[in-house]
Amino acid sequence: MNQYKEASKLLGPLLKKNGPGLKSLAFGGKKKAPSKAVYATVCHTLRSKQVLDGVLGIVDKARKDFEGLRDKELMYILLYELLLGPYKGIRGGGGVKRVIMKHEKALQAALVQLATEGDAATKNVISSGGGLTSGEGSSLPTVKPSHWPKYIRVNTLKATLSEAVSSAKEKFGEANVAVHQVVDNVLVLPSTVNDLYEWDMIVRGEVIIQDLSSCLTAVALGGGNGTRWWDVGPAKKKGKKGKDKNGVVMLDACAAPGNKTTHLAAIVNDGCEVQNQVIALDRASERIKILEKRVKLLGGDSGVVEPRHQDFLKVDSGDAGLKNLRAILLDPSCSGSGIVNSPDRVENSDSSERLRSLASFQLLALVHSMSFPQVNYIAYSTCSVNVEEDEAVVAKALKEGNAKLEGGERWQLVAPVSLKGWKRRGLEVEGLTKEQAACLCRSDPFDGDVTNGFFVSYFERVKVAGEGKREGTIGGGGVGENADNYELPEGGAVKVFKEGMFKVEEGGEGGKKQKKKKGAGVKGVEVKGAGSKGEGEKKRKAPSQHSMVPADISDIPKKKLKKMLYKQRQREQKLERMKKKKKAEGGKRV
Ligand SMILES: C[S@@+](CC[C@H](N)C(=O)[O-])C[C@H]1O[C@@H](n2cnc3c(N)ncnc32)[C@H](O)[C@@H]1O
Repeated sequence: MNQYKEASKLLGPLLKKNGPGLKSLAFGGKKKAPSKAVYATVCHTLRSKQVLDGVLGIVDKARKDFEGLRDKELMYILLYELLLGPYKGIRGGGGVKRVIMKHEKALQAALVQLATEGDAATKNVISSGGGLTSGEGSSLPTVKPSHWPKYIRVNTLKATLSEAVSSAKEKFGEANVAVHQVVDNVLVLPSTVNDLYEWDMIVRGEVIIQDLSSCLTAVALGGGNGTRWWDVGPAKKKGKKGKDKNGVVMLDACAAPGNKTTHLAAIVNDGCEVQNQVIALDRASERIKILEKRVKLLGGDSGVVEPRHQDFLKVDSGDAGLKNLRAILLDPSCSGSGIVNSPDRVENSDSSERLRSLASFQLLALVHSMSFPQVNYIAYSTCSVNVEEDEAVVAKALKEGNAKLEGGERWQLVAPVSLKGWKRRGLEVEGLTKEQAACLCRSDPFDGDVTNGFFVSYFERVKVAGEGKREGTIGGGGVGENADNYELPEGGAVKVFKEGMFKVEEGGEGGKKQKKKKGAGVKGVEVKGAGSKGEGEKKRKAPSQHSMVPADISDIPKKKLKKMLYKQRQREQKLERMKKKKKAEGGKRV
């Protein structure tokens, strides 16, 4: 059987509603599995089907001719090959090819029309030749998942990184233990390590097997602007000036089974004197039960995590019980098209109706997150590689969410400081600038990453400055929508969110250039010995020596703090003027 025929046979049942999945169809039976090329052709044709239907919608004559064809599946395969495939042509001959080629010019013109007038998703499918992400060459992971390293997240609610490293070295051998260089508190073990579930640290919930990609969301939210803004300092004595003795509250809006909830809880309680709380919502009762169990094991049961069986969309943004809410982690239901071992991945990623309904829920939930007036930080993520669920949702949410905000404030995308070493960034789609796309993080197993496909975005609420003023910051140097500006400023800088809500951005380590990584067989991974730099618990960063504002501002009266901020701005402007003058003088001398 020729390749096209074989591909069309596979495609047939997949186009039927409630038909089997591609993986089970291709690899589940006793018959020989299809070649990689046939599998890839079917995947790309499936992904392109909406575009191909769009083309047929424009070329009436072709559509009418094609209606008479018996082998519709072959028609789609050949249409894909002609318009989007790697050769942009149909190899071989046959009746179906002859009918298609009669309309070649009109079909190509229709594709050009869609590529210029279509929506972002259509354009992306066309520009990537039926792929989902830039640079994607195949629908199969570049590296077999069974060869991926094993990722172990250290649960810092119960153990430290150095404890985990020592224990892992003892159990799996010194040479087998690496610490991830970009994502904090993640150990990397070779794929060949097997008896993980017998490791006592796993049994006790001190470390967790968690895919690297799934660790990105909590890291983005907890360390997005590099300031430990959630570390509010020592508890206030009861009654003192009405200050709350509790820490801040975060909401994991779609939380079950709770991997990101417990991760976030661990990050935002690391080295804090007061307890920060994560409220974990999920509307599925069975899944919330699993989350409760997980929270119990991972040490988040002493009030650090509060599970709630609730629909996030029904949570009132004005709820008085949420007055300490500052951040939302939103990881809603998605197609899961990035999860390589999900049998539903490919065929579901193509079901345009399902994608549309998922994307509209995701948008609704993200815009709802943006409507909480007391929330300043949001992380939105999916384990999907589809633009419709990722960049397109972000672009629309920025538009809709900001349109609902009162003047003087807006949501903006920020490149998370905590992920500044993460190389793969977002895609530039309609509604997002190149700089905004570079604030987004992606992972792509179809293009070499050895983790599941994932997408994460991080937003901050900022004040819109008046004419002639810098936006969002006092003292300058925020990490805003600037791809090349992942680093914090050298001096201190203070960002104002709302009246009376301040955060101090500190320079120090955050302002330094990233160190070059030494490879250890895995991208971005370096083997480190126990007790080496970076393994200890994180300490609160000392305020920058240039900063006139102390790190702990909780005791400073509002008026005084405003004065300090003003003085600091003056001082920094003066320093900047002096720097410019010096540079200009230096230039003249040369
Ligand atoms: C992708 S899963 C979340 C995975 C989780 N963040 C983790 O890392 O373990 C999405 C979850 O959203 C929940 N969900 C969907 N719609 C919801 C809604 N309107 N309110 C609350 N939870 C919702 C689903 O029940 C599902 O458990």
